[in-house]
Amino acid sequence: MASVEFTDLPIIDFAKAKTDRDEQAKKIVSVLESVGFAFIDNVQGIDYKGLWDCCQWLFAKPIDFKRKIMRKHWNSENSNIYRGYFPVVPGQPSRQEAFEFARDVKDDDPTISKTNWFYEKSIWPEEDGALPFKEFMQGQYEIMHETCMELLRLCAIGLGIPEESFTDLFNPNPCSTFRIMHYPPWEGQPPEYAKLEDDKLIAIPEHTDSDFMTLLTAFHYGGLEIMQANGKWAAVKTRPGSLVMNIGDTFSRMLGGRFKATRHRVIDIGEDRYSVPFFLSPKFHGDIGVNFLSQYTQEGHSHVPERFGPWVLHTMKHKKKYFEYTDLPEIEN
Ligand SMILES: O=C(O)CCC(=O)C(=O)O
Ligand SMILES: [Fe+2]
Repeated sequence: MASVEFTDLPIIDFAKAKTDRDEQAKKIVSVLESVGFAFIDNVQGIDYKGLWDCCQWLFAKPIDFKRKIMRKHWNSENSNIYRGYFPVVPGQPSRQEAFEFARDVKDDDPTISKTNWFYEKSIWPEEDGALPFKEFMQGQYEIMHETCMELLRLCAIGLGIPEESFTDLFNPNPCSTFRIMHYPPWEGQPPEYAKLEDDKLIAIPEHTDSDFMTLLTAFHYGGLEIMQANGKWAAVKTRPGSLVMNIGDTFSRMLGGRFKATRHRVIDIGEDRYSVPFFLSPKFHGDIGVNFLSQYTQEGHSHVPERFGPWVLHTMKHKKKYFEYTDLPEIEN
């Protein structure tokens, strides 16, 4: 069996960013131009133990409990098509169950069409008093969101453009998703489609994220692998108490590929694995058009405005063809 290479990700330190913003700003730009992945240390307010407890609580519940919050794709009695729970799906190489929610928008927000399911109200599991699941997770969402805003301010400083150049894209109604995940190990004789090189098994096939920026809590688990510039996979070393940050296609494309949306995958670790990604996504009408920087630098090709919502929907349904999203309805405005 070939041995896998391990990689230490570069570290962006929020404690240092308070005193030496320029240094961390330069670092984040150089990281995103090369590896595309970093650890984020010393983020105030992230409660890793609380996130862990939420994973344990929800995923230990029986399937009948989870059915009540399943997306309509899997439970036709429910009306939620985008938010909620999805089960492990037999026949798929992606082996995970997950629960997803978002920040709810105001019912009477005139800028949001009632048929725009990106903004559907989140559905929540019934609580049993063991922990304040909804309240806690909503609080952590806001901390993840604010952490991303700070990272984007550092990116802007490092790129030499006004500090808030990116943050307006997420104000006031981001389409971000907060997800908690459980990867049960493959059992018995795994199917051929789950097999990788060196006797490894897939938990999530290789992909780039479609969003703007991802903040992952991976606890003490290995299993995450990233594609290096030399075309080889490297296993990301674990760093409990730190977030793993990477960027998605949306951000990379806006900057003409200058920032890298790095391919990654998750390997079955032979035991239950839990992780908690926060997928930062712009507001539906946010302008994510290419040549974004030319608005500030007056260099290169001119900026071509494009709305996030229609672009990402097309990408998910027709380009990446995520099986769980293929039946999502088109959105008219
Ligand atoms: O669980 C992980 O380590 C990574 C998950 C991931 O890449 C994703 O959900 O897009
Ligand atoms: Fe990913």
